[in-house]
Amino acid sequence: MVQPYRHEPLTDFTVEANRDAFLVALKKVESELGRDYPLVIGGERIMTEDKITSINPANKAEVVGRVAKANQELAERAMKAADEAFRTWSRTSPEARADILFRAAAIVRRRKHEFSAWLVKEAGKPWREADADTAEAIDFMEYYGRQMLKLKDGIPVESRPGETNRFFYIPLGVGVVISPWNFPFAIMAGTTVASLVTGNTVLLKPASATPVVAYKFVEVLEEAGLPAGVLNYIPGSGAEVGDYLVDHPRTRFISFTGSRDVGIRIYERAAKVHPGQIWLKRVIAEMGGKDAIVVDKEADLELAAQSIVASAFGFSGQKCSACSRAIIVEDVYDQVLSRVVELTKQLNVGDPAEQATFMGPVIDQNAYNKIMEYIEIGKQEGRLMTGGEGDDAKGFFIQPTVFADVDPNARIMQEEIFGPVVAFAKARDFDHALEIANNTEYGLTGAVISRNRANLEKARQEFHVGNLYFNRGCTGAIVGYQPFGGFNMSGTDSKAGGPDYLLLHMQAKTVSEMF
Ligand SMILES: NC(=O)c1ccc[n+]([C@@H]2O[C@H](COP(=O)([O-])OP(=O)(O)OC[C@H]3O[C@@H](n4cnc5c(N)ncnc54)[C@H](O)[C@@H]3O)[C@@H](O)[C@H]2O)c1
Ligand SMILES: N[C@@H](CCC=O)C(=O)O
Repeated sequence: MVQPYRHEPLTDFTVEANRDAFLVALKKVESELGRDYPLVIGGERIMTEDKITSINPANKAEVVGRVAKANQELAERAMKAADEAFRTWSRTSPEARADILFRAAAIVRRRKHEFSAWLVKEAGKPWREADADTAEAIDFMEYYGRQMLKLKDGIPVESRPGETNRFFYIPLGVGVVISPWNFPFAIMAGTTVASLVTGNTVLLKPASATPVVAYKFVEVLEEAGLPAGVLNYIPGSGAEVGDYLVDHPRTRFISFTGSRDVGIRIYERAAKVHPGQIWLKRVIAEMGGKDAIVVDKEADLELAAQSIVASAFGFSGQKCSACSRAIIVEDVYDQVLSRVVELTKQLNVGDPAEQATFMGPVIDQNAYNKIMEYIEIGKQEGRLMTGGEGDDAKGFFIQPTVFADVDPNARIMQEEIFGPVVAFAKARDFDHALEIANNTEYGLTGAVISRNRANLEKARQEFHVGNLYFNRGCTGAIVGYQPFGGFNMSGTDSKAGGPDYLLLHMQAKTVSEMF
């Protein structure tokens, strides 16, 4: 009997034994840096001449690993393997499929710090962020396994005398899973296992900045009993391999998490029916955000400042849920702003391998350049209160940056920066604050800090975001507790880690029999 779902607890690093265990894991991972990793197609390991080099963003001279790189020919081979494996995998019982997820979760739980240590090295995640990423990966496996067991018999429908009607769900086919680097374990694993447990086969194209942790996860699923060909690991260029697979007539669905522009591109391309294609492709897209914390005049202002700082600068602001806009009612604006600046100046920025580090680097040179450009734009659009400096000599470090007095229509209030930058805007009153909060094309997360019940209720109705939080920050959704996903240009309104997510990976069949 499967135990009820509970989310994986986060590690308490104030406990010495936990700190020691994490240091041991970091040492182990350090001793394994710089290795080569193959593609996995139909269970076969394939090494290519051309490789993706994964580096440590905190120390760009440190190579985390070199990963084989798929081209269109290899992507085609992977598609054939996945298509072939679908015949048997789609008929494998949901219980057997769910068991593989439960076994994989147990394997990861036993090697939890090791996985987190890979995230420290490959994504530049500080300990707590890496630990949360690994915990979320475990949660996705545990949660989706249980959800599949709930859905496996379909849903009862009515029947008339002499007639039996059944309504149940069957898999779709081959899914292309395209994942981002910012939750290189949790989102990569979550989108992959949701596709697999529902009976689909998968071509996994992880982000090029973080392919090693994805390879490690493929190994875990193999160890847990996933048959060859069901999951094919094919890192490669988005433009080359990504477009090829999105266009492919045998692709049945695409599960994408990443930026708005790539999401739109995939959505448009997937709509085109190619010769030999006998279905309309489904697209699940989780895209960007321009998330806001609104602070009311009747509010716990210390909570407001702490929430803004944690949500804006956790993992260097590289979360789709990150607070990049702080919208403060004018009565308390100066107070909240000055406390946020004070707290921001106290943040410890440095090597994420050090336990004391709150904020590490940003992911790569492109991200660094883009964020520094936005900081220059911010200097024209607002008042620089703290931060604004970067240093990419060794790794890609940017100081946490606060801009004040920014117009709601300014670029830094509208465009996703995806870095440690938060812009403050002053609102006349709570209604005006909500108006500003809704004034972007995104709709992912938001938070309201208020003691005013009527205003909270108004926000419940009017603040148009997929994940709305009251009296807390706007990051850190937990699988099965706060299903995650946004509106408008934040995606296709799907909710990862929610009770209806698996349905997006299946189609419903009705069978009616007369007796
Ligand atoms: N809504 C969510 O749940 C969520 C979660 C995490 C990240 N994000 C968003 O992801 C972005 C950051 O991640 P990123 O920089 O990896 O995003 P990205 O769009 O640059 O890349 C995402 C993935 O798409 C691939 N890709 C690029 N071009 C492609 C193409 N033409 N065809 C197919 N695949 C292609 C990349 O290689 C990568 O694997 C941010 O915008 C963030 O808000 C959203
Ligand atoms: N689910 C994560 C964000 C994922 C996107 O980057 C959160 O809730 O903070």
